[in-house]
Amino acid sequence: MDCWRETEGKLVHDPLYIKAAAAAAAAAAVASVLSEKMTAMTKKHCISFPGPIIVGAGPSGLAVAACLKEKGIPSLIIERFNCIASLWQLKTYDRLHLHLPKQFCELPLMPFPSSFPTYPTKQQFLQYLQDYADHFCITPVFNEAVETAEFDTGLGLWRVRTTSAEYRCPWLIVATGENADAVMPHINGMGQFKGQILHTSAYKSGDAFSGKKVLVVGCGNSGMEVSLDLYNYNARPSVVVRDAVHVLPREILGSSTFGLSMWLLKWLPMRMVDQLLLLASRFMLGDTSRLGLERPQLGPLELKAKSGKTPVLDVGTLARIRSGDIKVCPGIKRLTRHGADFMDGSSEEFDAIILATGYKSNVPSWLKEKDFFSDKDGLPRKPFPNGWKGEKGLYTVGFTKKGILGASMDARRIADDIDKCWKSQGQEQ
Ligand SMILES: Cc1cc2nc3c(=O)[nH]c(=O)nc-3n(C[C@H](O)[C@H](O)[C@H](O)COP(=O)(O)OP(=O)(O)OC[C@H]3O[C@@H](n4cnc5c(N)ncnc54)[C@H](O)[C@@H]3O)c2cc1C
Ligand SMILES: NC(=O)C1=CN([C@@H]2O[C@H](COP(=O)(O)OP(=O)(O)OC[C@H]3O[C@@H](n4cnc5c(N)ncnc54)[C@H](OP(=O)(O)O)[C@@H]3O)[C@@H](O)[C@H]2O)C=CC1
Ligand SMILES: O=C(O)C(=O)Cc1c[nH]c2ccccc12
Repeated sequence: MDCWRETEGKLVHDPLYIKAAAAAAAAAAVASVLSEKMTAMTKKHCISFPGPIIVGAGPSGLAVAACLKEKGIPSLIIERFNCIASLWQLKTYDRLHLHLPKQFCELPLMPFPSSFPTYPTKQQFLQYLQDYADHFCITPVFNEAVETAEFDTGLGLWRVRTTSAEYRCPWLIVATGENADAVMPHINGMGQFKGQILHTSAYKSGDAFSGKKVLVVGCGNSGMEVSLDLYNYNARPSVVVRDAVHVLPREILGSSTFGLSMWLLKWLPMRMVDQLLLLASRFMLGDTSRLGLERPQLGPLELKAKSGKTPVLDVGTLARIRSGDIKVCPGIKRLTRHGADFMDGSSEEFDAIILATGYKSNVPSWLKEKDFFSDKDGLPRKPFPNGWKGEKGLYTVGFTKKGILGASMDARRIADDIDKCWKSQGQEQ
């Protein structure tokens, strides 16, 4: 890339030129990638990119691209679907809101509009992400899934193969998320059940289930909220609770439970904050074990930190469980033609089953570098805050088990780190 070499030369002589020159080079590089991509549509061929390649155009990928852009470093996002934030656009239900207050879900360098409510709707969050991408002129390559990525020691570059091309770049940033693929459990008798079975990632609203008996498998935030949605659409929902779960009020004394926890953690140890959360929950929600929702041994924040299991922030489901409008069922022994047999020996008929069984990372299926990510869960082996940087220019954003807030922290760190290398390379020439 001649235009690129020319820019690098200028960096050495005129540091003030860095941002403008790099931005121009970025535009040229992206234009070149796009034109080369047109050819790649007919024949898979090699495309060199001088900056980092980011896999995934979710909030994490956008955040890191913006932080790099601010430093004048061009990056290229490759996204398997045809839109940004595919998880939010394509795989979430209609009534979804952020369940943490907006200040904890902001991406770096651009706050939410002040007109947004504390808990923005899915549509508002998506609008913010689109405005964010527009503001930083982020234009991902869409409809290309990364199939393999490996470091070529001979070239000293990453080789990223997608469904239609091979890219080469000095840095690779994994931003495919903790929720890349739906977890579809195997349940005995699944093939026999005659009704519809769908995962929450394909559920939009309870409209289609009005009047029907629906079994929701799983009691994380998705299962609990989908159960409430079904009830609101006049369906008759039951939720499977096979293990212990923490349900917390979304707000305590007018403050968000999450915000309050973050504030208390500045002064008190995590276990003490957990005790306070449990005390407040007991006062506000009562003894959840009487409703079939036993609490885990570890407190909610400690459990989240150790296992990644997010506490349920109650948005009204518990009241419906208490009133008997949403039924709690034990673990499933097997599915039958028209319903389910449960672990306690009871049986019940259902018209449909919704699997609220969560998500998993897909990194082990495409990243050939095996040291950094665990094959078991597809998450970085090193826990937060050390999981963002691997070897040979490999980075990860959004695998902190800390939602969008964690992704924003990663994004800033990665951009700072690449910037050091970028500047030193520019000065070497
Ligand atoms: C229903 C739901 C609600 C949530 N609510 C909140 C909340 O309120 N607050 C919060 O902080 N967190 C929340 N989370 C956590 C969630 O992880 C973040 O909101 C956020 O979406 C994470 O962003 P990400 O970019 O890391 O991952 P994602 O949003 O999953 O984006 C990853 C992108 O990578 C793409 N991709 C995956 N594999 C490939 C591949 N091989 N090649 C190319 N592209 C690929 C995907 O298509 C996707 O667009 C929620 C999660 C869910 C499921
Ligand atoms: N409004 C918001 O902001 C929302 C945020 N989210 C977030 O999205 C992420 C994913 O949430 P979610 O989709 O709820 O997934 P989770 O992984 O949080 O929960 C999955 C649930 O499914 C259960 N489960 C898994 N397999 C089985 C099985 N074979 N039989 C019975 N139960 C099973 C798990 O039980 P067990 O614990 O026993 O394994 C668990 O209760 C979370 O981080 C969550 O906080 C989700 C919805 C709304
Ligand atoms: O919604 C999610 O899944 C999140 O990861 C956000 C989040 C991070 N830490 C938490 C602790 C309690 C509740 C939600 C979260």
